[in-house]
Amino acid sequence: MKRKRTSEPVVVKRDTSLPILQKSNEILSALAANDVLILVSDTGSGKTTQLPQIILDNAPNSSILITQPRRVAAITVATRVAAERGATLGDTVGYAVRFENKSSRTSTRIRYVTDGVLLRETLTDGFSALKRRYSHLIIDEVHERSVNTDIVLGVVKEALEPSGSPATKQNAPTGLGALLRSKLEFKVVLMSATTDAEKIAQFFRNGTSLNVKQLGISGIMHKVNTMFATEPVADYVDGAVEAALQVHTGYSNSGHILVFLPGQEDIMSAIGLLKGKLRHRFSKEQRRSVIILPLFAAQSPVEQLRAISDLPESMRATHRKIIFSTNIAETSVTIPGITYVVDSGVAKVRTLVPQNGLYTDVLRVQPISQAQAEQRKGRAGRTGPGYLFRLYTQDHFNKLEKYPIPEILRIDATSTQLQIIALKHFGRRRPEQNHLRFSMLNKIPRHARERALETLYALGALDKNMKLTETGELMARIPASPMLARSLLESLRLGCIDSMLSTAAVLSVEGSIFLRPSNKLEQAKAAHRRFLSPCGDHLTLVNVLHAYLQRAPTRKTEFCKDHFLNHRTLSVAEDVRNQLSVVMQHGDMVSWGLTHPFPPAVMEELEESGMEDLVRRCLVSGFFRNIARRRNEDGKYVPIGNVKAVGSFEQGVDVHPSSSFRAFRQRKIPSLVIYDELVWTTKMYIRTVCSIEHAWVPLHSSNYFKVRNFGVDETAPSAALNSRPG
Ligand SMILES: Nc1ncnc2c1ncn2[C@@H]1O[C@H](COP(=O)(O)OP(=O)(O)OP(=O)(O)O)[C@@H](O)[C@H]1O
Repeated sequence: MKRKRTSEPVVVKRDTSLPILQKSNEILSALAANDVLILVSDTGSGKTTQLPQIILDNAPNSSILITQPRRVAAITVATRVAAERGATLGDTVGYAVRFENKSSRTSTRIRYVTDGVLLRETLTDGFSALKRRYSHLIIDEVHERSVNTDIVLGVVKEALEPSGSPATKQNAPTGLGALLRSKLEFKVVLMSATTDAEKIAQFFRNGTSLNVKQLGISGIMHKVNTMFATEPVADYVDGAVEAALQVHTGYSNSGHILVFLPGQEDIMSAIGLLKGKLRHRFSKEQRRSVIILPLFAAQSPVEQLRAISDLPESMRATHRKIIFSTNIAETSVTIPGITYVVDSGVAKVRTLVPQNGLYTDVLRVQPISQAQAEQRKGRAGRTGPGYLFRLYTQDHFNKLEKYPIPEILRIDATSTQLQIIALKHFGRRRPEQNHLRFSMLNKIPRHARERALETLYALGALDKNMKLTETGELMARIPASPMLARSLLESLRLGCIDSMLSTAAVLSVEGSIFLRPSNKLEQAKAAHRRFLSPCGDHLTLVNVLHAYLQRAPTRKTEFCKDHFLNHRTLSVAEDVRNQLSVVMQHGDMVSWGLTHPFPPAVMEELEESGMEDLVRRCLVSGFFRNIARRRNEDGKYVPIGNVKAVGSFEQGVDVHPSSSFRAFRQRKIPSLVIYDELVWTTKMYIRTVCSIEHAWVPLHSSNYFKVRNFGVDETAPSAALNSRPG
């Protein structure tokens, strides 16, 4: 990479031998003759970086939008493509990820975005606006089947249909007509190295007159030698560290090592373990040449880029990076100089599971699919030959699922269902159509769909005909879960938007705000005590964020250090807060608050309430499903807001050990609480918990405790609520 002058863009040479560039003409012809192109070619062959450039070089007026499954990929790939074109990032080549937009409406021709950004822009501007703005939409890594991608595929399919009901064979344009339409219209490309192209092609062909073409391009730039474990590895963290160490000692010093592990905790323990082993075996001098770096989603962008970027030229021959990463480095990204990949064969996956009568959203470590294993392999051999060490046997690999289970089949569907209904509502393309009907590669499973509709109705987002209400329209525009969105709206009528924005921000960040180092545990606990709120965790976290926000930017790091707080998580919370604040200031939101007042008697009561009470009332309005009542006999909590659980949830749950309630010397044990999530560790806990008052529940969750018409026993939740502990 050559830098001309500091003010000028970085320029790198485009590798003209990449297989995708070799097949430019074939790709351009396929694009010209079709509406949808499904492009499958090997990892590292140039799909992500070259295809948009091929299109732009061929037709300079093109405007291309490309989705990436993760922000780190969108940023690094846009940076690379800008450098290949000698452009300033944000000018002809740009990107947009949550909280950051480095692209220009007028000059950007190649714009990389996360699939979440595309979905939000579709929701706010409508797909027809996107169609006017772009000539090409490219959905990359389509095999990942994130919910966002699946919704986008559904939107694209509906939007590409010319008008009215889906075309049949009889009314479909044929011959020249079809070709002309294809030539004039917006093009869609779906890409991956490892996808079920036939299934996607069928999806687009079914009930439409779209011209869909599958194109496979083979060509591997560099060979990757693959080695399997001869027998199963007992502990994947130990196994991964041992493999990294063996590569470091047994293979030449050139080439970095990338190790895939499922989650942040595993990564941090692997790093501790490896450092200990290196200390044991190597001198201080030798250890200096090894740079060990973590890479996971909850890091700041700067930390992530540190792991991904190349070492300075002066260090390349002498230093080796060992990167421990979750699957965020599994697709799209090129980490320069990676020669060795160690694959643990597992990933953390969010799944909604029925447990003891409750649907619980849990993060579980699960075997990856063959497609993911191939993607991990593809991270080596990008800039030279590579080696892959699989910590599982060949037989195990053969038995893995071919593709990952689509996210839509695994997770709670409340957000997805609201987005789909809102897309149909805002689109209003076909008013005669059933607004719940939406083409998707896989349907939302029935149990998840019913649960989602029931919750959305109870939140006031849908009316009895399952049509979007005014409240639902606004909720869909707030970039947060429907539960948080509803709580934010409630704060507009209760006059506590500032504190609720902070609550929403602390609930939205991944990873803990409190640091509890084992060697300074008592000191850390004492420092955290000053933020405690007697109302519980939500308000304790808000106290921390408010104290952080009051510090001058130059004092924030020191403040976090002194109080054992996670600076990274707090700075992300500040970003989230700012972004939500902009959305909530919109005139429609403010006027919703003004036009939905409480009756005068309630207003009088509210005037007496402090800020902490108001925030907890807002939480009731969004998170009523997460209400739990203390059982007198054993002090455990029974989740009563989850109607399916009533009567069947026998064991009760405890408040998570990290809760601020545990920090009070004289333990205050509230009889009714609201929690953010149910988690399974050694047993089931409710985490992030605050106390609430019985009287608030019917007032702020009126629909829910009177839910009708969903096959739900309407008396159950109210009965459970009213049977207070004696
Ligand atoms: N940041 C970078 N530094 C060095 N080389 C790079 C960089 N980004 C891309 N390349 C080169 O360009 C090649 C093509 O990368 P690209 O991401 O376009 O491939 P791809 O087909 O999309 O791969 P995948 O399917 O794995 O996402 C890489 O194999 C590598 O040789």
